[in-house]
Amino acid sequence: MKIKLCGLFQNCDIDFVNEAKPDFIGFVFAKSRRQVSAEWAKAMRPKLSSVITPVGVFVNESVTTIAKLLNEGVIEMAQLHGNESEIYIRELKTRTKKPIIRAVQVISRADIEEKQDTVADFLLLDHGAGGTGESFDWSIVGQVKKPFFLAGGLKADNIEQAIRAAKPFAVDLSSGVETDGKKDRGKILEIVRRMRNE
Ligand SMILES: O=C(O)c1ccccc1N[C@@H]1O[C@H](COP(=O)(O)O)[C@@H](O)[C@H]1O
Repeated sequence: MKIKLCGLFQNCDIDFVNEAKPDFIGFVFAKSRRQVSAEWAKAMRPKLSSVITPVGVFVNESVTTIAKLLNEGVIEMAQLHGNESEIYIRELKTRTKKPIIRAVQVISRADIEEKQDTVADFLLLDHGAGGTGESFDWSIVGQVKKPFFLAGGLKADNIEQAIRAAKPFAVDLSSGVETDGKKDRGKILEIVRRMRNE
């Protein structure tokens, strides 16, 4: 099981993930209390362990901005968490060879069916707008054509149940590894250790 830890925004968060070594981390470039600037991400990128893949999280951002961050190597994957159309994703794919993740707000199984033929490389199934700390009903996931990240309110005490129910390619956590709105080193180390069955 792959693990992504999203919403790093403090310098110490880089130290926490370098110690834990999740497969992916996320920098949120969209408007959010976890929003980071391109300058900060650029400065943090060389400090990030080479075994961790950085993902940029965007909401209705310009294709040019995303392609620049990908092609400069600040991020290695782009997660589209807004209302980006298939035409938009096709355009982004003409500007970069790097993988694209399309987020889906899952209210019913129909939401997954509608998006699963996307030209994006991965889906990301989430409760809502992103970073809310709330979950959806994992039992409605069923078969999905694309490999998918499972997100939304995942934490130490529900993650095993979520994996059993939805069988994702990767799990994605943000609020669940925070305490008082900041990334928590202990929670980060614990969740990665659990996912690695150590
Ligand atoms: O984390 C954010 O602030 C955020 C803002 C805008 C779009 C997506 C965002 N995060 C994504 O939300 C899920 C995890 O959320 P949580 O565990 O429920 O807090 C994950 O995909 C993040 O990339």
